[in-house]
Amino acid sequence: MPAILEVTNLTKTYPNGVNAVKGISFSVNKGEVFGILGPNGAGKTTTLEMIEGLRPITSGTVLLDGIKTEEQPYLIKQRIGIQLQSSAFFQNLKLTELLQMFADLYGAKIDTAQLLADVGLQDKAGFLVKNLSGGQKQRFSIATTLVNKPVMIFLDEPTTGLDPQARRNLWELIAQIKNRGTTVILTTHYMEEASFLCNRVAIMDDGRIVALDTPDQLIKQLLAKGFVPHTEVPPATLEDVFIDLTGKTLRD
Ligand SMILES: Nc1ncnc2c1ncn2[C@@H]1O[C@H](COP(=O)(O)OP(=O)(O)OP(=O)(O)O)[C@@H](O)[C@H]1O
Repeated sequence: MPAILEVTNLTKTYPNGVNAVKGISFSVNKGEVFGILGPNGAGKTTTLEMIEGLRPITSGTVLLDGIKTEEQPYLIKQRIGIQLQSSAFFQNLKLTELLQMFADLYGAKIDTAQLLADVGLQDKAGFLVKNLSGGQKQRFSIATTLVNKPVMIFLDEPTTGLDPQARRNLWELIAQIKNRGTTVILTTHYMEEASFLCNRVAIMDDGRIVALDTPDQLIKQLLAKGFVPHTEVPPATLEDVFIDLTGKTLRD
């Protein structure tokens, strides 16, 4: 698959001297879900924001869909979708009004009803964002990333704070977006989420990429090093118990 994003020797030094990103290189293939994993402070958000053209690059290059982010930040923003936190939305506009506002910003024509249906919010068109549940807010913010029919969307910790039902529901939504041909780059602290969704993951630590491969290959490499699990892996997890007892139905 051809690369849609090529990041080369990317670095970021903040004005306070923090070297948040220390010369990373990777590429993302068209149509894949690519995950960036890493502990708090590893540099994931800084990396995403430089790729998105929201944060100045200290050095290195980002080539997205053939465009250099630094040279044409406005053109880049027309081609990508960036998930905002729901607190960033005007609280007194209805979902349809907010989607229309985003579409107007891009000069895009949208079918708001279809877009809301795509993220399972067809019944909430007249709602205000503040009256949505956590899972609904996340689904709505993903809908806003799609108004300009982007080639690639960026999701920064899309399921943080959601209950297991809402998290799994969001996984299905992200998988559907991928199946429609949109490339997805996401960050997450949930390894199960990365295993389920990501074709490949980059693991960042202290501003560097320490591993990059498919989840299966990374696990194989660990086992080849003689890894011995600390405890026996149970055939079911507490999350499986939770889902078994409370069902898969969304509560929001
Ligand atoms: N605006 C800023 N000014 C100075 N330092 C910053 C700024 N933003 C982030 N940093 C620092 O850069 C480093 C990387 O932060 P970043 O938010 O990119 O990490 P992250 O991997 O996304 O972390 P998390 O998982 O907690 O979201 C951290 O040491 C952070 O304190």
